[in-house]
Amino acid sequence: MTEPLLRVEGLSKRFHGKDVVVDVDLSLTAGETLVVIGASGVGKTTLARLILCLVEPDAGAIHLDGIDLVGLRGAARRRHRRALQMVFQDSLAALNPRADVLRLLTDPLRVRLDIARSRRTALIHAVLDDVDLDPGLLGRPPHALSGGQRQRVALARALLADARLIIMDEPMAAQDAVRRLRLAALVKRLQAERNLSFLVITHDLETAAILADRVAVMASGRLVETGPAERILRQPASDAARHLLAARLRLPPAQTKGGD
Ligand SMILES: Nc1ncnc2c1ncn2[C@@H]1O[C@H](COP(=O)(O)OP(=O)(O)OP(=O)(O)O)[C@@H](O)[C@H]1O
Repeated sequence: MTEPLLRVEGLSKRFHGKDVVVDVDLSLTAGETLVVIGASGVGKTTLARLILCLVEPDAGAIHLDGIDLVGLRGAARRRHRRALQMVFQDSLAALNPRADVLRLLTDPLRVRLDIARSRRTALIHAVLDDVDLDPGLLGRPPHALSGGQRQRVALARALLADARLIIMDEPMAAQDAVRRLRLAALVKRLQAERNLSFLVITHDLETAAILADRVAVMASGRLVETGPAERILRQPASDAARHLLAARLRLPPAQTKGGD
């Protein structure tokens, strides 16, 4: 069997004596989207930050292409970790407010020794095309873009950094139905064209239904159920998944909220 792109084993983290991520195993193959779904506060963001090496685990391994990132330090870790990129929930806070789009897209290329300076402009324009952004936006700062455009700038940065796995935190929060479907189409196209993988974290069942190949349900720091999206969304086996589904059916969409 081929090695998955990402294989997480026994990942655990405590904060101030509280178990936040507990013995998590998960794997992701190239070209696949895994959605980790769970109510607010169950540890989804911490799991994402652990995988990105932004937080040191207390235990466990994070194999990327068969190499354990937890065992690497310094430049070696940074080099291997580059294949993992994050698109944050609030891309306005995550993007340098003083930089225009051109600068935001040039930054990830500065560290890429495989790209000659003379090729940067052509590459940026190719990626703008990939994510459906108008080159006319290159001179604008992040606050002069719409939320959807900022999200696509963040995605373009991840692509220019040579990401193979993109982690997205609540990518469809506060988006209308049309924007959700556009984002889903973009994710599917990037998967198909670049064999990219996505790890999406959300409390929102609709995001899971639209994006997921597989779903992992998180409750109290543990993954309690993992399987094909269709099966879990139709016939959940865990209480946590059943609660998410029941809450969704009880409330109109505007009030739907993952409680603790
Ligand atoms: N750096 C930290 N120090 C202390 N506690 C933390 C830290 N980061 C997270 N926590 C705690 O860990 C728990 C899980 O938080 P986390 O943000 O991972 O959950 P989540 O499922 O992503 O929630 P949400 O959907 O609301 O963002 C919370 O109780 C939070 O207060």
